[in-house]
Order: sequence, then C-alpha cells, then structure tokens
Amino acid sequence: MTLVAGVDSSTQSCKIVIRDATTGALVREGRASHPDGTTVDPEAWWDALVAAAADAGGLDDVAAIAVGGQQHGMVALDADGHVIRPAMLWNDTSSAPDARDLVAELGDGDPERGARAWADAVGAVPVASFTVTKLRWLARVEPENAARVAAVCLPHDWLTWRLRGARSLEDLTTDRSDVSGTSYWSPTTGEYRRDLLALALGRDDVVLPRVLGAGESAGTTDCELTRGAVVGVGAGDNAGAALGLGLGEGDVSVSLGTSGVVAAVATSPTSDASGLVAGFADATGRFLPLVCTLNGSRILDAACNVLGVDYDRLAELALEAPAGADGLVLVPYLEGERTPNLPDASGSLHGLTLANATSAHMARAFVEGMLCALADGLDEIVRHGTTPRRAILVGGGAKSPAVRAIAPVVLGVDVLVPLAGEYVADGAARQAAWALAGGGEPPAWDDLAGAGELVRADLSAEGRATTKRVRSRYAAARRHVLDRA
Ligand SMILES: Nc1ncnc2c1ncn2[C@@H]1O[C@H](COP(=O)(O)OP(=O)(O)O)[C@@H](O)[C@H]1O
Ligand SMILES: O=C(CO)[C@@H](O)[C@H](O)COP(=O)(O)O
Repeated sequence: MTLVAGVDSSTQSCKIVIRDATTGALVREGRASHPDGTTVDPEAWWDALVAAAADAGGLDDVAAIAVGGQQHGMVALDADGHVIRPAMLWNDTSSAPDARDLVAELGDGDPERGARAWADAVGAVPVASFTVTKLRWLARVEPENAARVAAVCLPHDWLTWRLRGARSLEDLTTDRSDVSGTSYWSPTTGEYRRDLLALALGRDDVVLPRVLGAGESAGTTDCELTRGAVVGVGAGDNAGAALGLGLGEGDVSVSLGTSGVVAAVATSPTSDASGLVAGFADATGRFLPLVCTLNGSRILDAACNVLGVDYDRLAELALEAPAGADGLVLVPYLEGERTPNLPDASGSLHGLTLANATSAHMARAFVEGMLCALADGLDEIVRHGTTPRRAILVGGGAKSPAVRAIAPVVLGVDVLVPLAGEYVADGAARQAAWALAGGGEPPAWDDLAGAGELVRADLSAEGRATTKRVRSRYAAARRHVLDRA
C-alpha cells in the first residue's frame, strides 16, 4: 500500500492524517497543540508538526506529503532565511488602522473608491486579517524589522519549505488558494501585484514564493522527519477542506474552528467591494468565495466558561431552551469582528428578562448567536451566486450535538455533518496523492464527506417562521451594536 500524509497546521493545533494513496482510506493520524496567542514563532508550528508526526507513528513510510494551514499569517524572513519576528496571525487585529489606510490610499483618499479598486485588483477588500496589512503594520511600527525583510511567505509555505530542508529564499513555494489571501496576488490574472506589496511595505524588492499549480509538486522532503518523499503544493486551510470534502455544486462548507467560515466552490472569480465576501482561489484551479468571522467555536468555549460547564453539558443546556431563547440574543463579537469589519467591537447580550435568565437560555443564546453570524455569511455567499442545497458542517465546533441540531434552524438549509474527520488535512493528503500520481485531476478517492449525519431543516411554514424569528431578533440586536460602533 502506498501511503500519503496530509497536515493541517491550524490556529490551535497541528493535525496529521496518513491515508492510502489509491483509495484514500485512513490508516493513522496524530495531533499536537499550538501555543495560544495571535503572534506565534513559526518554530512552534514546526515543533507541533514533529510531535503530531510522532503521534501518527512517524512519516518514514510515507511516499508523499502536503501541508494545509491557517491563512494570511505573515512569516517575514531575512536574507539568511531566518524568521525576523513572530508571525502575526490572521486573527491579530493590530493592523486594523493599516487596513483602513491602505483602502483609502488606493482610492486617493476615498475609502469607497479604494474598496472597489482593491476588490477589482485582488478579489477582496483588505481587513486586518490579510497579509498585506500586516506588512504595512511592520513598516509603520517596526521599521527596523521591515528593513530586514528579504522574503515574505505564509504558514503553509514556510512549513513546506522546512519539510524540503530548503535554505534558499528562491526555493519558497505557495499555491493559488493561500496566496489569494495575501491581497497582493490576483485570482483573476494569477499574477502578483507587487505594486500593492510596495504600497504596504514601501518597497517591493522581496522574494515572494513561486505560485505552483494544483497537483504540482514542490520537490521532495529532506528533514529529520522524512527524506525523499514527494511534497505536494499544499493549500490554505479552507481550500484544503473544500478539496477534502469534495465540495460540489450546491454545497456550502460551514466551518467552526477558531474562525467561523462559510465558503463555496465557484467557476469564476468574485469581487465584492462591500468587503463581506473574500474572493479567494481554491486548490483545484477554481475559486472559493468565502466569508470569515473572528468568532467561531471559541464562542462555545466562552459559554462553557460563563456557565462553568463542559462541552457536553453546554450542549444539553442549549437544547433545553426553546428556539430564540425567549428573546435572549448574543451578538458574538467577543474577539472584535472581521465580517462585518469591526475590529474594536465587543460582544453583547440583548433582551435579558427574569424569564430567560437561566443557564439553558444563556447556552442557547451563545450557540444561536455564533450561528446567526454564519447565517449572515451564508446570505452573502448566496448573493454572490451559490444556491445552497446543503451546508456541510466541519471544524471542532461541529462536535457539539447542540450546534448540529440548531444549525439547520438558524441556517434554514439541510446540514450534513460528515463522520468526524480532519478535512483540511484530508485535502492536503489528497494533494500529496495528486502530486505523486500526476495528471490534471485529484485522485478519485472514496467519498470522504458522503457518509455522515444529515440533519434536515424544517421547511414547513412553522419551521421557516422560527428561522425568520431567530434571525430577525439577531438582526435587531446586531443593529444596536452597529449603531454604537
Ligand atoms: N466536544 C466539543 N464540543 C464543542 N466544541 C468543541 C468540542 N471539541 C472541540 N471543540 C471546539 O473546537 C475548537 C477547535 O476547533 P478546530 O477546528 O481544531 O480549530 P482550529 O482549526 O482553529 O485550530 C475549540 O476552540 C472548541 O471550541
Ligand atoms: O482567516 C481565515 C480565512 O480567511 C481563517 O479561516 C484562517 O484560515 C484560520 O482558520 P482556523 O484555524 O480557524 O480553521
């Protein structure tokens, strides 16, 4: 049996799956935690990858490997290939003022014109998450570090480079999906926009990773974990999940990791000047319009803290309260927010009464608030041309029975919860098998997402009315927050 490995270097942890290259059957897996925080030394990702590989029984017998990773993080390297400072992650909002400045500058001082120009140029309007804003932050706040930047890459690019034991900056590689989250690469033309990089950093004489095509190989491994294995191109985590899930027409993925993400595969690029939908590329040569919130499943963690319960009890409590939690509504901007772009926002509870001041109502309001933010995202994905047949629910938050039961009520569509799996790592493993086999299409593995629990939405008049009621109460509470901002 030929084995391939897929890695998901995500915000909170590193997961590795080892699968049969021909059928995709799972052979073994492993994981290790990442440190907390919104800036992280990339060496910690490498250490976690080494630990996850050991947990998965090693990589000696693996013929190919690829890495999927959290998007957008800025890994700045000096001329010797050393990391200059801890990577600023996608959920670090320090560069919010820089995002505002960059948008205005491209519009000659007019933010609306600037937003249109960015969306036309790179498919998205930069917010603090995007790499280009972190480069501007570096130039503004740490000019001595900015002056040392000889190359800039993304988390999955850096790990791929390390797996290959590469030393030269010229050996850095990336893929369409991840580079589309930098805001200095255009999904439409497939070219870097060095002028936009220069706008952020003040110069453009830095090495940028070579953008490989879907199914290409980045080389072979040469490190303490593995030698001589083919290295697949890798992907941003959301594109990796789309490939792992085999996302098809009418499928929308809803991911509840640290981020909350709604995404769909599209055949043409998206350019949304409102900034709500990011027009990324996918890992197969197509596109991945995506809405991302900063407040995914950590809302569940916060609910557990507030109520002093574990995940299981939180789910029981949430299912004890009625839909709509008798008017108790959480607007879940606990980490600030990215969609809508409110980096300084905080969360708020609305509609508290003596009747709904119970643990069960509170648990329900937290779950519903988190899901309502994603339902807003789904509306935007629909507005940009996807007709959802079903939502496929993945990420750590999908383990919650309450989330699984309440998601169809809030989203108003059927929800497929695939068998527990690591779909980002699965997508990366499929890329590894693709690089090994060659050809224009990824290997046709047994349908990884096909088996699972389908939770039907109640599309009766009563069911639709419930969805409408929950969402309109949320919309009213959210308006209060927007008015205050
Ligand atoms: N049993 C569970 N019930 C609900 N949520 C869970 C459960 N187990 C893990 N989680 C959630 O999963 C999150 C981690 O999800 P994951 O997709 O691995 O995140 P990331 O991709 O951002 O690293 C945790 O923050 C936690 O909220
Ligand atoms: O910023 C985005 C997408 O634009 C996030 O989806 C990150 O890619 C992190 O993902 P998780 O680690 O939360 O899954």
